[in-house]
Amino acid sequence: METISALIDFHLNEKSSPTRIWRVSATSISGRGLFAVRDIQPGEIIFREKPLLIGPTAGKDSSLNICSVCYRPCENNECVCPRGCSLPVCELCLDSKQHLLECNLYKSWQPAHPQKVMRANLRALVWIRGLLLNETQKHLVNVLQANVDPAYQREMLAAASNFHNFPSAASATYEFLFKVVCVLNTNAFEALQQNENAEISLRGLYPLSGIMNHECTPNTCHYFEPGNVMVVKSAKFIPQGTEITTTYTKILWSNLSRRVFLNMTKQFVCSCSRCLDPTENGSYISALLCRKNDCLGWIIPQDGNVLLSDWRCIKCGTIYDSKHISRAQDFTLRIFNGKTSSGSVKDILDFIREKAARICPPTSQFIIELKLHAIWKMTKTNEKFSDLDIKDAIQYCKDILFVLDKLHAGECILKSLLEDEIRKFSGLLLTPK
Ligand SMILES: C[S@@+](CC[C@H](N)C(=O)[O-])C[C@H]1O[C@@H](n2cnc3c(N)ncnc32)[C@H](O)[C@@H]1O
Repeated sequence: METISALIDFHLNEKSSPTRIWRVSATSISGRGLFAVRDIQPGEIIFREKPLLIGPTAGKDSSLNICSVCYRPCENNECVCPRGCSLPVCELCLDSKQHLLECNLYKSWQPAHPQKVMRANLRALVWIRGLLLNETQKHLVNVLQANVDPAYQREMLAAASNFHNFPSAASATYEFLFKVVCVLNTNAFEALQQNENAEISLRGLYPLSGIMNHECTPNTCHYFEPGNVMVVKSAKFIPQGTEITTTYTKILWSNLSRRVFLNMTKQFVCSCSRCLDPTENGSYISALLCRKNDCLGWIIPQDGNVLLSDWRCIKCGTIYDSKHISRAQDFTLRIFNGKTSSGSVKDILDFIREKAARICPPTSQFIIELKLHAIWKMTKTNEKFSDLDIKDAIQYCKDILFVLDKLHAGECILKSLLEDEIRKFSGLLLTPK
């Protein structure tokens, strides 16, 4: 514990001080965790942290034309480095110290397609940057938790196959790189960088934030400041000695979605208080509709603590196995995703008004997420909306706030965004209530 605390002090470039409100300790959740050393009030900033490693997620084709140094979209669509390293770089960053180091490293491994930005190579940049850390920073990487998974191996092999001379599998360099891949996949956060016209998705290793264990409704929330600085804030009152937690999923995800995601990506089954309660604090966010003899009662997990629990209708008592629930959830998801991707705002509003409640309970994840989607879409278009539409949008904000409140989400980022939207929508009403 002392080693990791000292390495984190070094990374934060500060000494432990009496004003610090957290400490790293062993936890009953899993391994190490972060704890409050005094009572923390809702909305207090717990810490700010710069990334130890950061790089493009490179999830979409459009993200391949992002400069690998400043993460701004390149002026023209072709921004591959003219020196043949295969990395995208803008004119301003072409001669930067950082790019020259990375360019030389990539070229020493002989890219198979030197004039083309390859997605796997760009996605690999964040862990390849591990080689450019100093010894203390490498030590910090080495003491972070590193889960091992075949998918991480595939990520590494995909990048390696794009070089003629990638470090060989038996070398210490390869071994360290694989360690960084595992550490990243276990600990990284998605950091969104807001540019003028686009939001760029980055993968960042924030060692202190990475120590935070998961709770499905955590007691913190986070956002990013310029320079990809992560700010972790308390979402609710955290009594002295309590573990400080984050969420690795989204607060509004259903029980099954969270469990499958956590099991696949972080290799654990969550047993936080929300998971243990099949009603999820009375929010019923995971509930589906029972179709047996048109019962239309709500089906909820029978045992929140089991990964693939049976589910039970609270009206007629019918038991459904997890395969049935998975299929029902996929089917519902397809219907709602179809609306999200192709529907105009008006289509979505009509669907919510007329059809959605026949497919799942009004508090379900699907309806809540579609309402959220409708609200964001309404704020981003120049379309004019009737008072009826605007009043509905205000009601949707309130419905989501109600669910957040049931989940005990506290002062989370989504809550303040929704409260903002209610104010803005109310200002648009021609006939205020
Ligand atoms: C980012 S690390 C968290 C810090 C970690 N506990 C440590 O000692 O470094 C993520 C890993 O911690 C463990 N973990 C985090 N939250 C958990 C939870 N609620 N229940 C069980 N294990 C959890 C899992 O092994 C997960 O893959």
